[in-house]
Amino acid sequence: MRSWRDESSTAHSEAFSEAFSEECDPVTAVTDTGKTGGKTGPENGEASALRSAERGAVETLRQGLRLSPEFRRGIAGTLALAVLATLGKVVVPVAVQQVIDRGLGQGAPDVPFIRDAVVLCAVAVALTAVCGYLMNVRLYRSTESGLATLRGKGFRHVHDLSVLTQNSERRGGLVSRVTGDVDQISAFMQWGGLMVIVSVGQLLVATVLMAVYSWQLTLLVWACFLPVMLALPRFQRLVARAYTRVRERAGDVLAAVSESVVGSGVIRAYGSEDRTAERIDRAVDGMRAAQTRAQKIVGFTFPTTELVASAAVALVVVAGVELGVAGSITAGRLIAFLFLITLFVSPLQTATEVLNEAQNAIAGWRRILGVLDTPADVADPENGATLPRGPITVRFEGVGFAYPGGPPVLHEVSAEIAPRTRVAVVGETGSGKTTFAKLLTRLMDPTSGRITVDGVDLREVGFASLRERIVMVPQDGFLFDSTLAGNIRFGRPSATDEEITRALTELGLADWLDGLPAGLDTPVGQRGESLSAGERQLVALARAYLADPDLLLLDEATSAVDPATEVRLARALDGVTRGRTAVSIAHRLSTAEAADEILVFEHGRIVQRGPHAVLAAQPGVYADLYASWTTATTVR
Ligand SMILES: Nc1ncnc2c1ncn2[C@@H]1O[C@H](COP(=O)(O)OP(=O)(O)OP(=O)(O)O)[C@@H](O)[C@H]1O
Repeated sequence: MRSWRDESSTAHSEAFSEAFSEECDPVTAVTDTGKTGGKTGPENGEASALRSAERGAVETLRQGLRLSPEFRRGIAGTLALAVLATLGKVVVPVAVQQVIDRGLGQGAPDVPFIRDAVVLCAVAVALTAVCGYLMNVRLYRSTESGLATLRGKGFRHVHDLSVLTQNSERRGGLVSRVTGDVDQISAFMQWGGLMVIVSVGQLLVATVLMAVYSWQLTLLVWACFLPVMLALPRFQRLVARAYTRVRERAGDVLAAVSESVVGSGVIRAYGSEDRTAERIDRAVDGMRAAQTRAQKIVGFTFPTTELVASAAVALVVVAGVELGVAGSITAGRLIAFLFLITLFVSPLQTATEVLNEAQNAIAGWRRILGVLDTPADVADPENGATLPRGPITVRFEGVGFAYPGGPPVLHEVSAEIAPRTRVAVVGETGSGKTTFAKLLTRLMDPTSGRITVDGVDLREVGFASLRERIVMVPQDGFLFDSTLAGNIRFGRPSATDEEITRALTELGLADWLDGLPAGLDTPVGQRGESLSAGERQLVALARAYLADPDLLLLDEATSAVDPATEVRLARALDGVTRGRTAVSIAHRLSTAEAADEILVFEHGRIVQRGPHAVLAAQPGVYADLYASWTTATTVR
């Protein structure tokens, strides 16, 4: 049986995944080399979450169960075992009644009868235990397979969601839905769900048998417990509210702790250790108070039902003796009745817990259905076109784009990028450069106009072909907690160590590789923290080089690097873009200067285009940018 303590540990794990999943950011990790499809939709996650919140409890449960048919697999057998296990519980009271009334009856005890009754009783108890065990095994098996399906569906769908949805619904929230919320369901499915059935069954069986022995005493017992039963839902609401508070306080603690760990550098630099410690202390104390209050409320159920049970037993003894004297009940039946009261009470003692878990599970299902309901509408086209390998020509034809609910951020963008040209995209911050790149990698679709690659509409190209031919290197390429080779191999999983070394050599990075402590086997740490920002960029470039795309999109990092790394980066960039169509969102003068053509963005439009020498010589947006770059370079 689960205890209330499990509740607070679930609260911890939920809050933990909320607090830290922003850090882990698995979605960015995969979009790094453009291996997964971002999908955009007019309906965002909030709208679908709203819709799922409106779903009733029964409808939620029905849809949730339909999502994972494994939950229902073999349910008839499990229920049959549950019925047997429940029926087995009345064997002892019945045997006691029989032994007292018939075995010990009048005159000498009927030893053979008593012996047979005891043996039968022992066999029945053993069989009940076996049924209980088998029921649990079956239940865990079907629940775990159902949860595995749910987790799989959830994670796959989160990966399929558009970059827009991932922004609007916090990524941490999405991750916690497929971890914390599935755990909430698991608690109910593994124990609570069946407990509802077993408890109701136990109450019914006990009531029927008690009524067979004495309907008057049965009425007395019900009269004692009816107020408890009526108070249960209200009590359960109190408990649920108390645990919501515990969860919130646990979230505060983890947020305070995680922020202080992640931001420890800033905290030390500004000498704010005391303030940080105070904040953590306050959060911990808040959690202690919330836990204590919750335990106080929960601790109230058990003694209350115990008290009512004791009162009921006392009343039954008094009334039973009276009835016995009047000849309405035998001694055996009265004693068996007292046993049955215990059977009657235990479901009531667990009822609040079960109700609370049911409520949590329904809430969990609602949130998961909310994720799964969010449409992934940048879909991989059926029978999508496969593009032949070779340098790519890109055309933007009157492309417009607006983020959901926002104003247009790209207007009538038309441009042609010839094969094997290096194009630099420049513009003030917020002018639409990144949006342009995201549309080109089909992380989102244009709201108007179209984009073609080699004459084929991007929306008609199969994802496999698209991801093979177009790769984006984002500003801060995500590195996994693995070795250098493991991270570079992400570009081409089949690449051998020799091929990786050759790739690094071709990019002019052999000297850098030689200088690393364990060469290709050098661990890069979490998110690549053991490498410098510039070195992480080198890894991202090597990864893209190994992927060998025909169109490369580079979102140039803005961070300054040391002169030696700068030289290496320039060399690697040259190597990785040579011979292919390359579009760079340029933040450096050197990149713009080296480009065959520059596209200048202003307020979502291309306002100038041409080579550096021409644009720099005429007044306009580019000349202004050029001036600010040269000033910055001189100052540095
Ligand atoms: N996910 C989003 N949701 C809503 N609006 C967005 C989103 N991303 C960008 N925008 C808006 O779109 C406009 C263009 O942004 P974009 O990121 O394309 O500009 P940028 O030129 O790449 O800027 P920067 O150089 O700072 O990266 C901006 O006004 C920005 O606020």
